[in-house]
Amino acid sequence: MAATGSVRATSALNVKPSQLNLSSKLPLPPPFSVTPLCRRSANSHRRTLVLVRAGLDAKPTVLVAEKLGEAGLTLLKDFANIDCSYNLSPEELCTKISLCDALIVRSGTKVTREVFESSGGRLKVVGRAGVGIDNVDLAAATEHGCLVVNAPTANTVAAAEHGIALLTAMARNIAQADASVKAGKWQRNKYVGVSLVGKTLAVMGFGKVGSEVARRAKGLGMHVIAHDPYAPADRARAIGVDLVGFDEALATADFISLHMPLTAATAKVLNDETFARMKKGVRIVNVARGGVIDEEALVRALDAGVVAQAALDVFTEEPPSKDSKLVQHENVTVTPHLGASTMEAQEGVAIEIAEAVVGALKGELAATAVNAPMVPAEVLTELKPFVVLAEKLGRLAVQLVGGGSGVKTVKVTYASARAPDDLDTRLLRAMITKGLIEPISSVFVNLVNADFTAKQRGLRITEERIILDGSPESPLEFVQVQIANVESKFASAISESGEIKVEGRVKDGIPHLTRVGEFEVDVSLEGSIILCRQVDQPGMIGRVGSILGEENVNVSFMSVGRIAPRKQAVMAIGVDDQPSKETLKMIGDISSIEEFVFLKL
Ligand SMILES: NC(=O)c1ccc[n+]([C@@H]2O[C@H](COP(=O)([O-])OP(=O)(O)OC[C@H]3O[C@@H](n4cnc5c(N)ncnc54)[C@H](O)[C@@H]3O)[C@@H](O)[C@H]2O)c1
Ligand SMILES: O=C(O)[C@H](O)COP(=O)(O)O
Repeated sequence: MAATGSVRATSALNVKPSQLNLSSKLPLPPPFSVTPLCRRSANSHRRTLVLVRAGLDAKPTVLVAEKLGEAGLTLLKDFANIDCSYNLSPEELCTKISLCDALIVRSGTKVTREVFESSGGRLKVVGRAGVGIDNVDLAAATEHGCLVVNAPTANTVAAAEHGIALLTAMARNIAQADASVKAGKWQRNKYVGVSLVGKTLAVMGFGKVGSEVARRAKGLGMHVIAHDPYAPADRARAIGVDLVGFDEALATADFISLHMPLTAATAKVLNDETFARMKKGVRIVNVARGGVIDEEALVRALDAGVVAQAALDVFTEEPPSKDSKLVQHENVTVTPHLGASTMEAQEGVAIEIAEAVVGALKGELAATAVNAPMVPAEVLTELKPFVVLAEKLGRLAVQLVGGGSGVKTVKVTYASARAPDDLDTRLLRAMITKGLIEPISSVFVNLVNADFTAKQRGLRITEERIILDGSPESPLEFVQVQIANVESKFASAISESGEIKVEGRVKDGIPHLTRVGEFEVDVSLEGSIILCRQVDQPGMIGRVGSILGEENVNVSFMSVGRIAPRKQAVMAIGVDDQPSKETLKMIGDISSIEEFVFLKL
């Protein structure tokens, strides 16, 4: 990062292992550089963080674009010049940003690519005073060398309390009755509510907010169940909550409260088909993200009386249009994304984000960094295909988990001819962790926060080396990921010793999946994968291939691993496109296919 004009390097800070929040189980190599905030020291091999800002004495400038609690502003003022400018238009934000080293926002400001482009390279940190960073263009931030940090924990209780507030207000028609009395009416019969005690509440997503909602609902005398394929059963047991499957949660709940992140898997998870499987008269609360509900389907379900009431804090588009049928529906209670808006939460969030932004401006590595810092180019070049392999193995393994026991213990095995101290596995471990956590959470995992995040989620990752003979040209021969004490959606992925096991290698620079359970396969990890277990017999590849071909799904790779001829075999099929539900059903309906699973990479 070259110093230009008045911007120059002013201080160099060594990164200490303690700042990385990385496990002390592995020997830590020397500190690494983080491109957005740092550069390599010119005169040594030690990698250092370098704070770049205007002049030795000049304070950096922080633009606070949305209201931030006083305690956070005080912390910032000690270190930086603060410009609190709220309600900026996109153009005004782009104009101001070229004069700022850091920007702090909540969910109301869109930090677009144009913002990063307009900053002329001066913007070093974006602080999101809250959890969701869907309003920040992360790819653009990373491309522009700008670190993004968030405040993931300080508003948990506020969001949970808002969920309970909506639940109780909905059950007793508080908002509707209030409006009616203020309109001069006295409609006591119209606003008879329903009781909560003894009713079943299904908490969908048993993470930070979901578990706090569950705890509070228990106090209201509700029978609380939760669906979260990745939550530890003992955490649920500890507060008297049964973890159940998705179907059971839908079918048995009188109330459903949504607390999962918005991911590819949860987008529109409540839709026409899932509403049809709910108890007639179910009531729904959403303080997570609007996109987890198909809003048009919800209007249909409300009109049909399938859903009796809904209470919503979040919407697919915010603010929703004034004539939104959903917002205007008489059985719907709405709030304008107020989940995090308590005095206490906003003070907490303000302190959390101010500390993260100041730390980042000082060149410290933040545990809540959400975009990936770079590792030294020479390490990255060699490890790059293995980094991709590691993340994809993590993603595959976690998607194979079924049942409700939660992922707690993961063993990673690296087979290498390199001497142990000649192979830094931190990046690989971080990428496996990223692959394991990101598909099931709203958390962003990178080299900085991987071990911290795993620990916080009760995920224990152990590493083991197999030292191979032979040429140490390539850093690794294979990587194996095993998840213990879980069931699998695909029973053949369970190894003889009872863990979900996937193994991969890099071939000609391309990561390949080479083992699933005890079955050897060979499929390149590009696109997505269908795994089928079948009885080994002629014609199977052709039958599956032609179903995919007829549905215009391009097959990139196909491989069959079998224990013995004509016995059970596992077929791994790499596909470029996502097959439709109907296509997958056709594959599942082939009589000799005993089980199959579609995995997104
Ligand atoms: N309305 C607000 O103001 C407000 C405030 C805070 C958080 N939120 C939102 O609430 C949600 C939860 O936040 P959190 O801090 O508890 O996150 P978290 O990561 O702690 O918890 C999310 C949980 O969802 C689970 N999950 C993932 N995929 C799932 C699936 N398909 N089905 C069921 N569970 C699944 C994960 O295992 C995890 O336990 C996020 O969407 C967040 O953006 C909203
Ligand atoms: O993601 C979050 O933290 C919540 O949705 C709160 O968003 P807010 O900071 O805009 O209230």
